[in-house]
Amino acid sequence: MDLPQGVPPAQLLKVLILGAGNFGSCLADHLAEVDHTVYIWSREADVVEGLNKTHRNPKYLTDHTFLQSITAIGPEFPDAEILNHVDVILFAIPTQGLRETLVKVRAGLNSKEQLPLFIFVNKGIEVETQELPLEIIADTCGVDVARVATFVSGPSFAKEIVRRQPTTVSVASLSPEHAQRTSDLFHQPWFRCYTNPDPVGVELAGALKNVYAIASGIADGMGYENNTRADTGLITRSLAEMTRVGTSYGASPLTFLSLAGVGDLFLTCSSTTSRNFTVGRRLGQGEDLDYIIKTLGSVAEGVTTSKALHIILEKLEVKAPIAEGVYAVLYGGRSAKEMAGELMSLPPLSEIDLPVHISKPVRALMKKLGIKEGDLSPRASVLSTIGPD
Ligand SMILES: NC(=O)C1=CN([C@@H]2O[C@H](COP(=O)(O)OP(=O)(O)OC[C@H]3O[C@@H](n4cnc5c(N)ncnc54)[C@H](O)[C@@H]3O)[C@@H](O)[C@H]2O)C=CC1
Ligand SMILES: O=C(CO)COP(=O)(O)O
Repeated sequence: MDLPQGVPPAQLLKVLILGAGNFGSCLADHLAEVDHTVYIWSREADVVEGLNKTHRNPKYLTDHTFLQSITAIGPEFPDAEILNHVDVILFAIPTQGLRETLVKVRAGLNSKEQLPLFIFVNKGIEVETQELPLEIIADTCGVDVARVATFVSGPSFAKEIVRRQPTTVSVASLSPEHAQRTSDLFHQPWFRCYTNPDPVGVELAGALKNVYAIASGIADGMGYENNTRADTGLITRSLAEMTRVGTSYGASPLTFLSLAGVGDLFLTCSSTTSRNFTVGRRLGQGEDLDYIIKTLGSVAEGVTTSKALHIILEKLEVKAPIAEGVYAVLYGGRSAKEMAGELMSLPPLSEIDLPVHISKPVRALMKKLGIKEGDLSPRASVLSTIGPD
């Protein structure tokens, strides 16, 4: 197969990637291909050694030979010299480790100078606080940093990007200028970027689709076929649930029809390449969760996000029976068969059921981040003026 050629960027940048798992390593190769200077940090000494000496990652994307220009650093956390040397810091570690990493980055950065561009590719919600990455960034680095942070999300398996399979993603930020800078950094003939002004929606979509991929995997593992799972019933109702949660956060419903929304939902709910789908599939086949996690070898964010989402749903008073079914199987001792029986026994419901108000916790979040209602989407703004508080 002829691989598409890289297009030289207008500006060559120095990029530090934090996390050398599947996605961090893949993006290192993607950026090094067009001559950006790429440093990648791993807390795993064997990964650092492998990338530097043999240009192979011994734990993730093990079949791929990485570009020799990539410099791996670690296992010690990058020092102030490197943190202040780079133009971009790309966070490619699971969401549960994001807060501690941001604290270390902030401590090492020289606050008097212009901060590097912060880019996030993780797809999850912090369990302890039920916060989205945007809020974690505001907590650890301040609202000004959160307002210019950018989030790359969408249907994008690392395994396929390194083989330059055509891929398309959403790039979201409250700052259009920073979204554009991030898009300029990544955009290539095999990796198209679309900017999006709704980071809350994009983050929620990316996090929630992982929970629904577990549901879809469970259905597949139980032997259910097409009507039930992929392309049809379960995925469509998952999209309705995601949109319901998202709009009660003030996100645009259109974001759930974007690459980060339905695009990633379809991808992750219909492929055994997905770790979240695989977790569900193995649960549906009767395996034990602890054993699945121990043997997966890589993160499945939906497992932890399910916990956070369970608490969020209660706080928002939003109904999401599929997500609650996944939570019950993961943490409530419910079998996959019981979950399926309960979902199919629900009374008939209206199909279009978006909420007509922004919930109180979301108003508090928007206030904290300095987001005005009209910033998010026209619909959210209109609804907030007519909906009950
Ligand atoms: N693999 C993929 O195709 C894609 C992954 N993502 C997202 O990117 C994020 C990272 O995923 P992967 O790279 O696939 O995961 P992975 O499991 O392959 O690698 C995770 C990396 O993060 C490191 N890590 C874990 N906890 C850490 C902590 N507390 N502090 C520092 N480092 C830590 C691990 O040592 C490892 O290097 C996840 O949120 C995932 O949902 C997004 C799009 C595609
Ligand atoms: O988010 C992904 C692709 O877009 C990767 O999905 P998994 O984390 O389920 O493997």
